[in-house]
Amino acid sequence: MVQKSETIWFDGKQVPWDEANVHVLTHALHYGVGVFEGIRAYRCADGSSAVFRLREHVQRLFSSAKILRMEIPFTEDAIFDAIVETLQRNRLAEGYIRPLSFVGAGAMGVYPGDNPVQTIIAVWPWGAYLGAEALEKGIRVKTSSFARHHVNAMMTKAKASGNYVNSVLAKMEAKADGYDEALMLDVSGFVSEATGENIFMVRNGVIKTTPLTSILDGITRNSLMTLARDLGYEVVEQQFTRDELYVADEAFFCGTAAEVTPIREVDRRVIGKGSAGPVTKHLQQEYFKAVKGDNPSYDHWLHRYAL
Ligand SMILES: Cc1[nH+]cc(COP(=O)(O)O)c(CN[C@@H](CCC(=O)O)C(=O)O)c1O
Repeated sequence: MVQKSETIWFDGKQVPWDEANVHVLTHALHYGVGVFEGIRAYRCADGSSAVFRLREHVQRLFSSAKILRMEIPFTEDAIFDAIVETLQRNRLAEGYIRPLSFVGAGAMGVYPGDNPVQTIIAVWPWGAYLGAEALEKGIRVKTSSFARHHVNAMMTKAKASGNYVNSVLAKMEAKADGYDEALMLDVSGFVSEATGENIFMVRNGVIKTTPLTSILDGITRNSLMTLARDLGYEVVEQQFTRDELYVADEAFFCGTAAEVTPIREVDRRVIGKGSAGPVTKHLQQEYFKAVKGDNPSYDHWLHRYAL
């Protein structure tokens, strides 16, 4: 259960958490036309708090809306400021931020017509997405029987609500079969991403990640590619197959919620030594230093705020 905060920003106003409701004939509830973001704020050593790559997340929210032909009736700056305001209003020094813009109630039927686009921003404390042990020991993964979206069926550069039915089906299957997460292949059978994360593998010293085809253009993925290259690693964006993953030295998922989560097993093949490898651990450490303001080289990624 989500730990409640006091208020949710709803179309420009802070409303009490339990009063942030919509009508059951809200178009997005029936047809999935909504766009959202997952953003984290971290407590920094100097006592301030910082939102990680807030500008990029807000830009992606508006890009997602553009792809879905939705007009969010606020400027990017207004949403940027509203996110900070909501963190401060709820006195959240560290936690998760969920902006969502969605097609509201009005006409029913597939065509959204001139139904209003509504926007909410909720914030709440959220620890390790896949469990505290996962960050340290790694997780067990199964290749999903569900393919990731065909790039001309669903728009995967949009973080669209409706895209996540595919993710939910894959996640439920993996959990029901006793695994922690699902690995999703694209319609051609190449490795795509997980239900809510991007994927990296390390083999013979080279760090490899899926090219931007069937996957969400992850901000954590982008940050880790920069961090890894700044640390002198070779990083390539290249298609790879499940069996190349099986024989990788290391592998990990990444995302705002998942942060950097090592993969210790895929389809009952132990990856490397079956625990977080040295490159994974190095990148995980550097990622947490960057998001918590402990590495001044990445201060431009942080929007600091005080409560
Ligand atoms: C499909 C997918 N792929 C990759 C990513 C990583 O993107 P980024 O956060 O920009 O690095 C996410 C974020 N998943 C968000 C939602 C998770 C949820 O369960 O809801 C998140 O990590 O907040 C995805 O949902």
